[in-house]
Amino acid sequence: MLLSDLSDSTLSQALQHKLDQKTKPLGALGRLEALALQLGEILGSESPELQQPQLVVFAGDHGLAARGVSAYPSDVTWQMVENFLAGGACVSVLARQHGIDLTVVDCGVRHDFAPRPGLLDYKVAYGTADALEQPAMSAFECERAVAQGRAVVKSLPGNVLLLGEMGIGNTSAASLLMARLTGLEIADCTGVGTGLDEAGLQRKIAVLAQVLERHAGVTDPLEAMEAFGGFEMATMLGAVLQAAQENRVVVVDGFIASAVVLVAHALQPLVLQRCVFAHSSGERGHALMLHHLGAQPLLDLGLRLGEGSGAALAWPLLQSACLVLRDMASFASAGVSQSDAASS
Ligand SMILES: Cc1cc2ncn([C@H]3O[C@H](COP(=O)(O)O)[C@@H](O)[C@H]3O)c2cc1C
Ligand SMILES: O=C(O)c1cccnc1
Repeated sequence: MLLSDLSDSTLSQALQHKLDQKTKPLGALGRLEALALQLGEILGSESPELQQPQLVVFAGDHGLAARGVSAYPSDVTWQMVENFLAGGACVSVLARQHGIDLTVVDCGVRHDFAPRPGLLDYKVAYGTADALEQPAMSAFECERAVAQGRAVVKSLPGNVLLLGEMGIGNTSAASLLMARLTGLEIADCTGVGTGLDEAGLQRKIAVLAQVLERHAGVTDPLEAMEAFGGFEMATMLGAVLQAAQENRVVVVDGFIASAVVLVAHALQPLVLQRCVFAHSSGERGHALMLHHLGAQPLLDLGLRLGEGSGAALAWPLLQSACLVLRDMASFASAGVSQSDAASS
């Protein structure tokens, strides 16, 4: 389905006019004004209201993790899923702080979880294949993950989707997708992830360069997802496409979520209009990826966690942007004099 172009509409002009009439010097709220304008465009209203925000953590394991590309073992993926559900992970704490609903989706974790509230079972397989030997997933598996991501969003209420992920090895998958879809050097797309030392980083880059060579002919965005991605990333891709189609606000977290948006953008460029980039991650490659997308992140806190933690931290800014549009007085309503330039 084609997405509509949200820019240059009568609504955009009305939103800009409304912002300009608020009791403040023109443009004085800086990036918050651009955010307010974008939220109004996405939600189709001069007074946009954010409803029932949903933070979804997509989880999956990676065959490539066995090649030593992460500082942590794959078992951490399922252990952290338990931690999310028990309420002790960073994103659990932040979601609770802000009254954001948290859902964990098992897209392909190498573990069997006991069913419980807050956990959705959309497992495609017990982890992806080793991308150095074969595509990480088959076309059929990728298609299934994307369809399931769409189903996840359809099953959740609200008009805001905050993206989170958990999957040991997934900074590697994100770097591979970035290198292939942007044409940048793999060394410029690769960081330390969970905390490799310098020697570890060089080994990671060498492995990733081999993986790129193994799949040298792959250029199509979906085929790149099959070759290099993870089940949590393909499922997130479906969720992003569905949320964009429904004109939900998509709050993009760090390096991995941005790599998924890079794929979504390659498939449907107008997806970007529905995306708010929460922060610039400390992971090497992220700033470059955001630049490639022309995205302006809200925060720059040196975060390199993932889970949706940056998205949750940016959430109050979205709330403030909507409140400014809705509740701030205008020059006329408050009886405040406008600048000479504006009134002449
Ligand atoms: C305890 C712990 C909690 C995490 N929460 C998110 N990640 C993050 O680290 C992983 C990616 O880094 P790499 O590619 O180096 O494995 C992902 O699971 C990501 O969400 C975590 C990692 C760890 C160790
Ligand atoms: O930016 C991220 O999302 C990130 C960085 C390092 C490790 N995990 C996630």
